[in-house]
Order: sequence, then structure tokens, then C-alpha cells
Amino acid sequence: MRLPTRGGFLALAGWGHLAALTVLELFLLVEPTAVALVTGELVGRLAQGVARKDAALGGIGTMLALLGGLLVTGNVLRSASRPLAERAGRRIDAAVREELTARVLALPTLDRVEDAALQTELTTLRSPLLTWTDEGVGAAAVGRFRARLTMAGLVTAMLVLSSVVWWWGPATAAVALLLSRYRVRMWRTFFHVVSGTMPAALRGRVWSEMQSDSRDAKEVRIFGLNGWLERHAEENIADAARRVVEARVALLRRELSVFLGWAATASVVYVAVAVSGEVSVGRVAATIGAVSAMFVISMSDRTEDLAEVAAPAVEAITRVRALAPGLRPPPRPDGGGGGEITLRDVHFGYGDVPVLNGVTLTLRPGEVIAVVGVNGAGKTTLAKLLTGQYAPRAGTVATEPTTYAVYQDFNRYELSACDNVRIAAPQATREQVEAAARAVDATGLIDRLPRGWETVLSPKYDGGGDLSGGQWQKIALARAALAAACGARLLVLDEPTANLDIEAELEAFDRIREVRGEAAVVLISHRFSTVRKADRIVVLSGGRITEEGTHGELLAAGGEYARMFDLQARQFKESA
Ligand SMILES: Nc1ncnc2c1ncn2[C@@H]1O[C@H](COP(=O)(O)OP(=O)(O)OP(=O)(O)O)[C@@H](O)[C@H]1O
Repeated sequence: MRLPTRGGFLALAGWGHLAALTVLELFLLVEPTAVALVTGELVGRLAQGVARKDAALGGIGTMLALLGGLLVTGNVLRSASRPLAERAGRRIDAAVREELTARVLALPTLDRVEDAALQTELTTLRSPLLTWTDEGVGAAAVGRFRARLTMAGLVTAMLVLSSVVWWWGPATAAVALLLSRYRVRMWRTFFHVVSGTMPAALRGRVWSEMQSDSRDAKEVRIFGLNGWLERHAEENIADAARRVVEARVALLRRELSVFLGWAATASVVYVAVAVSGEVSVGRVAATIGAVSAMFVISMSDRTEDLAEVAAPAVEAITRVRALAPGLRPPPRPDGGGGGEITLRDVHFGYGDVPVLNGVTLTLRPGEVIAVVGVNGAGKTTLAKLLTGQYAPRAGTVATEPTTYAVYQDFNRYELSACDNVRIAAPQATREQVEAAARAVDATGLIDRLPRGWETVLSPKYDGGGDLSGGQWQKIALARAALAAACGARLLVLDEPTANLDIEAELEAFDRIREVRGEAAVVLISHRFSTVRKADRIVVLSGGRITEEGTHGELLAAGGEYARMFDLQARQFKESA
């Protein structure tokens, strides 16, 4: 991976691309002046030839060939210039994306990834509000580079003018630079107006897209939101559009004044040429050409000169680099020895809020442990510490490098059914995937999909399929079964079966038990009918493990577990 040093984004385009772009841009900048010179020379010779009635106008053929060559090459290179610049910009953006991804992946724990400041910067970088041109830092870096090169074109045109009358060159170049600076300022004003309208435009877009988005469709229809959404979309978009149109009109007015400024300057030069009788026809043509070249160069797109265009992105990248300084992922946690997974006096919290206050727990290979506790007791947090995704603030965690977890909010990938299971162990064969599905009784649902295992699990795709909440949970359980079959030493099941009916949950749990092999299983569930089957149950309360034992032992102890179990059992009896 090529990484930028000290913010040098341009180098990320690759030296080959930059060299090609430099040669091409320089040619294009010098070309108008060269055309002017050759035209001048050609006109001069023609005029001399005609005046002397000279039939053999020496060198005319060569001049014409040169002029033709310049014009043809100029046109060909002009059409290659933009794609090359865009490609260089995209290469820079790709390298930056690669670097930032590597940095986030290198963060040792999930809490560092979840860090609000980091997420804000990453969201900024993904936001369409980032730059008004919707371009990344690449386009801005290449744009600025090209803007710097235009100086070469200006110097060439200036030298040609000075060769006629020495002070014409610097005088006209000074006017060109002044007008250029003025244009940068007026584009900056325009940029700020357009940037200011972006939040409204984006809001309008969101409201507008909600009307047709399939995810929002059910609420939009049931609440009759269509008219309301349309009104909000229109208000926001119309307001943004009005402000942009006003800014554009102001911009056009200023462009016109710049144009008039140029016309006045050119007129002064042309009048000066006209009154200086000593200048040849060729020189006159060259002068006109050089002034035109300066005009074209200084009227070129100035948005690229604006540091503001890429400033939010550059600042966000700089902050991501500070928040995620590493580039290589840390080694996976080492086993606790003898296959045991241990937490010793573990403390953890989010920000200033403590969640775990001294948890000590040992999991033995093949053991099934259930963790229970009220909402917010810290069960998911404990699971994340067990899988090494959070580092404890105090105490020690010795866990296995090969863990797999199914959370309540497991990912539903827009991939085939097969890949949706295989994601738990990418090296797994199709046979292993099918065996895992059989293990958790998920083959029936696969058979009903239009293309079986190859069906993409999203209705957004042609021939794609959708699954119910419970069916998705079976896919998630199949992932856990596959991970166990492929050697995972710890399986965490964090309420993976909340959408299954009780019978299906019990069966799924029994099946996971069967396929777990040497893996320790941690089950987090609010359903005591499943929890009671665990080898050991721990109760988490007030950030500590307050009870620990088998179902029978905990019932006999008559503590919080017994109370919670009774409550649930009574409700079942009452509703039966
Ligand atoms: N990423 C987070 N940032 C800040 N606070 C969090 C975060 N995740 C959880 N918390 C807080 O930590 C506490 C424990 O949350 P946790 O999800 O571990 O509880 P839980 O026992 O799994 O709850 P539930 O049974 O509702 O799933 C809660 O008060 C929760 O609000």
C-alpha cells in the first residue's frame, strides 16, 4: 500500500501519471502561443510573398505542416487531458480510502472504532456535503496542480509579447494575474453560497427519495405521508435551487466584468500595435495570438484553485490519522492456556458510565454458559469483552483467537444465501455450508428460495429473495454452526433466537449444542426455557456476577434468577 507522507496527496496519483499529465498540460498551455507564433510567421511570409509577387513562397509548406501538426496534436491531447486528470484524481481517492480503511481495521478494539469523534470524521468523508463538486481530495489535488502549471502558459505568452515591445508582456501578464485572482475570489463566494445550500438540498433529496424507497414504503403508505414528504422535499429543494440560481447570476455578472476588463486590455495592446508602425504583419498576428492565449489561460476553471473545495476532506483525513494512528492490525488475542477463556476482575464502561465492575468468569472448552440479567445489565458488553472486541479498563481477559458471535443485530448481507452463511468462515466448502444449514434446520427455507443457495437475500435484486425475521435468524445460526465446524473455540449467541417461536428456539439451541465440538458456547437470552438447558448460568446484576450455577442450583438458592424464572413461568401458566 502506498501511503501519503505529510499530506502529500498528489504523489498518490503515481509518478507516471503525474509526468504524463505535466507533459500534456504544458503542451496545451504553450500550444495557443505556439499557434499564434507560427500563424504570425505564416501571415508575415505570405504578406511578404504577395508584396513581392513572389511565386516561390519559401517555407510556407513547412509552416502549414507545423501549424496543422500543432492544431491536431492540441485537439487530440485536449480530449485526453480531462480523463487523465480524472484518473489521477481517482487514484488518489482510492489510495486515501485504502489507507483510512487500513487504519480503522488496525484499531485493536471495537470501542476505538465506535469512538464518536472518529465516526463523525468518517461520516464527513462519506457525506455528499463534503465538497460542492461531489469530488474527493484527488480531484482537488490534481486541480491545484493543473492550476499551478497554467503559470507556464502565462510566462510563454508573456515572452512572446515582450519580444514585440518589452513592457507589453509584463503589463498584460499583470492584468491577467489580477483578473485571475479576482476570479478566484468570485468563485470562492459562489462556493460558499452553494455549500450553504447543501444541507437543504440533501434534506430535500432524502424526503424525495423516501417516497419511492422500498424500506420506507410501508410507513409512507400507511401514514399517508406522501403529500407531506413531497411538500418538504419541494420546499428544501426549491430554496436551495433559488439561492444557487441567484449566486450563478451574480457569478455571470462578474464574469462579464472580467471579460470586459480583458477586452479593454486587449484593445490597448492592439491599439499600441496599430500605432507602432515598425511592427511586421507577422508580429501583429503573434501579438493577437499571445493576448488571446493569456485570455484563455486566465479564464480557465478557477474552482480548482480553491483550497476550500477539499478542505473539509483534508481536515477529516488528518483527524482520522490522529485517531487511528496504526496501519497494521494487532495480533489476535492469545488463548488463555488449555483452551480456557478467562475474565479476571474485569472493569469496563462507556465514557464515564461504568457497566462492568469486577467480573470474573472462566469458560471451559465445550461448556455451554447462559448469561441472564435485566435489560442494560451489560450482557452484550460482556460478550464483546469475551470476544476481544473491547479491552477491559482494568482486570484481564484471556480469550481465544478463533471466536464467532451472533448478535441480535447480526448483518444481513446482500449476498447469496450460500455466501451469507459462508461469511462466518470464508474458507469453508459448499458441503460444509450445507452441513451447517442442516445442523440448524435451515435447509427447508433454502429450498423455498427461487434460486436455492444462489438466491441473493434481498428483494432489491432481480430473482432475489427475502426472508422473515426468524428465517434470517436461522441463517445467522447456520453461521455459528459453520464457525464451530471450522474450528472456532468460542461461540457467542447474543439473543440470536428472539424471533423464533419457542419450539424452534429450543430446537436451534439443541442443534448448536450438538455441533459445538470443543467450542465454549455463551448464550445470552431472556427465555428461561432455553437458558435452563445451559451447563452453567450466570446472573449479571449491578455490573457483577451475582449468581452462578446450574438451573436447579439457582432455583434452590431462591435468588434473582429464581425470581425472574418464576415470573416468566407464571406468565406462561396464566396465559395458557
Ligand atoms: N456503544 C455504547 N455506547 C455507550 N453506551 C452503551 C453502548 N453499548 C451499550 N451501552 C450501555 O451500556 C449498558 C449495557 O448495555 P448492554 O447492551 O451490554 O446491555 P444488555 O444487558 O445486553 O441489554 P439488553 O438485555 O437490553 O440487550 C446500557 O446502559 C447501555 O445503554
